[in-house]
Amino acid sequence: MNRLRERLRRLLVPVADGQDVVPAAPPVPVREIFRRFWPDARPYRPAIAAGAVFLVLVPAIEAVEIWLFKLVVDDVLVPRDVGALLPLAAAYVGLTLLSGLIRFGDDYLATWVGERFLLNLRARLFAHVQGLSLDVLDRRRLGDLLSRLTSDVQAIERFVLTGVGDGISALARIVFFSGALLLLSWRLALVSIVVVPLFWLTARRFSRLIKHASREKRRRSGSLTAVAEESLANAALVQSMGRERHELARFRRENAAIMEAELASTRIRALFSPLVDLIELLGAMIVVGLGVWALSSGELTIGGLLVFLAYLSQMYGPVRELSGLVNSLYAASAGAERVIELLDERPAVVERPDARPLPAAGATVRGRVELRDVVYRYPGASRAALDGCSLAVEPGECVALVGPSGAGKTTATRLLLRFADPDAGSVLIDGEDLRELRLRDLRAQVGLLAQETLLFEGTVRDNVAYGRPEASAAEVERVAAAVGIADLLDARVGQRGRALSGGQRQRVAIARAIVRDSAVVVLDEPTTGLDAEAREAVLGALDALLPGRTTIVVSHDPAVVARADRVVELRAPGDDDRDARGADDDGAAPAAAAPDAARPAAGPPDPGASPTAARPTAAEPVA
Ligand SMILES: Nc1ncnc2c1ncn2[C@@H]1O[C@H](COP(=O)(O)OP(=O)(O)OP(=O)(O)O)[C@@H](O)[C@H]1O
Repeated sequence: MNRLRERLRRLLVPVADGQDVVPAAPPVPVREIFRRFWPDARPYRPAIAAGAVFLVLVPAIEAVEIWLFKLVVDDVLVPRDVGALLPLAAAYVGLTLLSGLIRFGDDYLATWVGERFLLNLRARLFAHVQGLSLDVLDRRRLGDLLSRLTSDVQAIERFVLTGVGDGISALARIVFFSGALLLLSWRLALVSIVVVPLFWLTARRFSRLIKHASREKRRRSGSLTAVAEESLANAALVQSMGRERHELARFRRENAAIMEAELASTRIRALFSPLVDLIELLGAMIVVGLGVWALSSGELTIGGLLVFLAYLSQMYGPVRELSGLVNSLYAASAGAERVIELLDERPAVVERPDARPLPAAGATVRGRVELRDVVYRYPGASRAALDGCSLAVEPGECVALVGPSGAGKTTATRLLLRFADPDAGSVLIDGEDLRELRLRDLRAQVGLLAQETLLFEGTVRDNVAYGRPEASAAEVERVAAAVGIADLLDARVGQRGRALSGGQRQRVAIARAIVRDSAVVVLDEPTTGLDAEAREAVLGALDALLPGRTTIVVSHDPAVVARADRVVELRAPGDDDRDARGADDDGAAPAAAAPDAARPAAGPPDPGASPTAARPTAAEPVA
């Protein structure tokens, strides 16, 4: 017996292979799922109410249509009276047209509401994901996020709207058809309803299995998109290393797990269906048996008995549907759980409700930035990336940040944009703690050129204007000319800018930063990985960017460092004799450039062009 049970379990429960690309989301009770997402459907209450009326009208018409059949048998066929057929036929035609119209209305309304619900919920989720801190996004698999944004959200629509609609429709059918059954013969009706609890009991036994298989399916589709996204995004690496077969095997493994879960669901359904069929048959047999008695005692006419059976089969359908609905609700809840898990993820950086604008009313941004005794440890990391780091950069000054790999240079640049908050100490701009300021304002004033050049598919022109869409075409062209990409403006950059060379990409990013015209720019290794010619072009572009703004540039390139007013060396935390503090004009710093001397002579964009930024020019660095 135990072996049989074990075999059955193995058939119906998809096995996990222990290799989790994406872990399962924590389970959430059904009531909680409704509580979380019903507010998204609330704006459509009038349409939902209208849809519910349609849903109730359709079975009402069906009940009348079946009743008409009784009249056809008893008033037309049995007495052989063709004359009575005409009004019945007219009623049939009228009802068919009416129900067609109502069905269309119901269908259209359901799609209208469902799609709007989906659109808003997806947008809400997308906005939430956008607001998550970078380290949270870095920890998640991109493909899995995409799967949650698309198919898992769809499961919630099925749960909250389609599921409720199906429930209303099934309930209305049960009410109308059992009403008609009671009207025809209440004694027979009561007997036939006795089997209904059997449907429920069977469904309850199956629902846990269905839920498990659905969870596995949803989780694995997240893994599948994650693996596909990762492999395709790194296609060059995969091809150059000849790892196509390995990647294909990873892709197949996730796909096979989905297939397993799908097959398990099919086996569950295959077992569930015949069981409920048997119960239905049992009910019908009881009625036919007792129908003989009802006919002979005159309780029912032959037409009455026929439509009784018709109503009965129409009523068992919705009862089955309702019990099946519980199962599909459980299946849909597996998607909802994954969306809820994502929605519950809190960004580490949150704007305070009383955040202040930058610049304050009537003031201008000077662009003095400071890290004051900053300690920062990445979530989950064993040691701090920055430990007591201090650094002040005066308005208009250009500081080169150097130091060994892992010293925390990139981390410092991330803190300056408030991608994360320090665990201790503070980061300031013009003496204001970044945590006190409105995020949008702060990021309007601090531009970033990340180590990896980030571009959107589109033309170079689109990418240059990305940070300030209202920039005029003339301005974009002027800046493009200054960084030497004027002839590229209408070229498409391709996926992630891959249609451009590394140097071109970097110059597009520099042009974008100039157009954005922030008071402070942070550059992370702007010339890394470029050949001599591309490097020269990027250095020329930098000469157009630096003047007139506070610049912090992470670089080991002597030519870049030479453009700085001051060189600051950052040392890895935990190095005892080498203090973690950034030491100004550190003697050990390589290639410390004489302030002023290396400042570019290239004409800066007019600082007065920015309504908010009034900064000292490069010619007058502030000590
Ligand atoms: N997302 C992250 N999660 C956990 N630890 C991280 C993360 N990013 C960086 N670190 C760790 O923080 C430390 C500082 O890294 P950071 O990238 O700031 O160094 P860096 O000075 O810019 O190095 P490089 O010159 O090699 O780019 C390193 O020990 C690194 O392993």
